Amino acid sequence: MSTFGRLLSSIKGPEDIKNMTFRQLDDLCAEIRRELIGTVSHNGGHLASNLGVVELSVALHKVFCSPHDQIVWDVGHQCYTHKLLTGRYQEFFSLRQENGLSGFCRPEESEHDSFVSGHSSTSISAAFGLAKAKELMGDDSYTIAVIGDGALTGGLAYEAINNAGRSKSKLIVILNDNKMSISRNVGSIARHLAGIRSKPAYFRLKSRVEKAILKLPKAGVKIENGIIKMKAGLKNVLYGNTIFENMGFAYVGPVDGHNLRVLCDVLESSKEIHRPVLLHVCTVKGKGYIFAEENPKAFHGTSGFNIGTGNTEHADYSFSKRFGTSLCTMARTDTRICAITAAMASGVGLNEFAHQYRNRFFDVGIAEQHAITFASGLAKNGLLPAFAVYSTFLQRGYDQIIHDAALQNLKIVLAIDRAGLVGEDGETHQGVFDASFLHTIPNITILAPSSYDELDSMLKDAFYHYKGVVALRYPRGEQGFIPQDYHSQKQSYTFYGDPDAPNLIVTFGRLFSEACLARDILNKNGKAVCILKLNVVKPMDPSVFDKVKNFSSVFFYEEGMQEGGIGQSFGFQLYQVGFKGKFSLHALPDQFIPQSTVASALTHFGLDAQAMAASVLQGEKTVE
Ligand SMILES: Cc1ncc(C[n+]2csc(CCOP(=O)(O)OP(=O)(O)O)c2C)c(N)n1
Ligand SMILES: CC(=O)[C@@H](O)[C@H](O)COP(=O)(O)O
Ligand SMILES: [Mg+2]
Repeated sequence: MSTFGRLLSSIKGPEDIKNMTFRQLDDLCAEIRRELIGTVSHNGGHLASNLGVVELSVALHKVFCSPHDQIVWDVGHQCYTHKLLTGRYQEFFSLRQENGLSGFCRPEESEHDSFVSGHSSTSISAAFGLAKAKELMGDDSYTIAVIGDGALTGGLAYEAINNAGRSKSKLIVILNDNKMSISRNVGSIARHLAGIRSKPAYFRLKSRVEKAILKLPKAGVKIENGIIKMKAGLKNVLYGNTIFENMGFAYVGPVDGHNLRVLCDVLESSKEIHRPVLLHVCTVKGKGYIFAEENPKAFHGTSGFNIGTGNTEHADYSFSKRFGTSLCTMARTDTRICAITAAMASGVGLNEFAHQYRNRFFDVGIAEQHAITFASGLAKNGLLPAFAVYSTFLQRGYDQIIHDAALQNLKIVLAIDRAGLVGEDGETHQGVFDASFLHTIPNITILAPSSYDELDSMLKDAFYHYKGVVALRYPRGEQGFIPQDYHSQKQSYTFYGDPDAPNLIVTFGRLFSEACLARDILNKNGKAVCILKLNVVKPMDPSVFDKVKNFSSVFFYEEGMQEGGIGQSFGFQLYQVGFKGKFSLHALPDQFIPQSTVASALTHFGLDAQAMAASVLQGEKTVE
């Protein structure tokens, strides 16, 4: 009988691997990889990043004592092995599903998840804060941040290194260098890391050096007064100084991140350095699954796939792709048009643009703040930049939008992808705040296409019709249901349906499709309804209110936060013009929205067609 899987299923917590032999741990890593591939092939998830850190995760839990020693995973998309080792094997089948395990670190899920994660480059700041707090409370445990080379392109990481570098904290930063962000990693830091990895002298001496180092006690790290004497001397010959040493960290590495014995030795050694350490670990993204190793970009975040063929199940077309195509078309005739991404070229549909217009394409790394100020600079000197960004990551650049772009009334286009609910990534990734946080800023126009055709025409308007910052927001995935007799118009709003009906559904973006489906349901029930679709969400065209005033019941639906959202503002303005009917607002409540399919969340929060139809049928209480 096969015993494969026995080791993993026997693990109730990290203490269960402490006494395993390296041979057993090697077997455990194989079992973990099989589990990762099996589960992600069903549920989707961040496969390649997780396959790359199996040995690192095992080594960390062998050497350190979580949760006392705290591990902070940057982004957290690579924490699946950590979950399997910290008592969550039995629930792992529910990964990323409604009410299931999160695909990121969630302190409420486990005491071993020391800090919430999802957005990039936070780990060193968080870990330094955790470490300082423990120090002040007389707790001498370790704090470990695990950060990828992609996440290291985010400015927050350097703010943290700058701050921590002069401390004596028991902070160990593990740099997981796989040369990849989602796409190939970019920028000077990627080049610096490549330099460290690839100095010819290093390769020539590599095996000799490793042997020499391993022969010495504690993996060759000879420590005097907290300084790694021998290693520093040796390394200086080989590489010169690293940026990390220049910023006050002890640098250890680079080491093979798939060699458990070396990893455990080096981690043990790092414990004895009484100041912040940066341990540079080299891994292969996708390690152990041929399709992911060959195409780590496709398996960074994947939908379900066939294990045997590596074929994924996802829709071929999306708003993102349409945006990319449309931008390419416009860039052909207007050489001022440029595209910016913060390390999300594939996700936002810019691969083709990058290919066709290399000089006008900028992947700035995971640096949303910089992207916006950089775009503002381009705009100031006459170019037409579009920054394509997920709604959730745009949150990073709030002040830059206000201070660097809007205040100067600069024409930058914010192509806001994943606006609205995103599904399985859950709380950290929902795009439910942008409409609320943008519509209070002067000099901004917010456009909300509901179809691919509208995206095309609004993108054109964004560049050539409106002044100042233009935010064009569209959802994750495909266009929804658009009735054949609906024709996009260039006005700031469109009425569709029976203009004499007493009931009016008002909405924008993706929910227009739900409203059209609701109208069909209502018509079948003999109830007439009209729909008002807002094309320009901000500034609101004042002429709309005199028209809306004539309906007796107005139902506003918004796939975003109710508090401070578009609907609240709309309702207020409607009452200002003397509306006497009923106004009811349906939007997301004041809570973080958990993971589930988008369809399920729309149903849960009363934003789908059935809920809309039911509300109209039942009538609603007036919201004062
Ligand atoms: C602020 C922010 N911007 C963008 C992302 C999207 N994102 C998630 S993982 C990732 C790449 C991270 O690369 P790296 O840290 O090297 O991890 P790897 O997947 O290579 O292990 C990006 C761009 C994010 N999570 N947060
Ligand atoms: C971890 C992360 O932030 C990204 O990988 C994100 O999960 C991508 O989401 P999409 O699947 O919507 O592109
Ligand atoms: Mg990486």
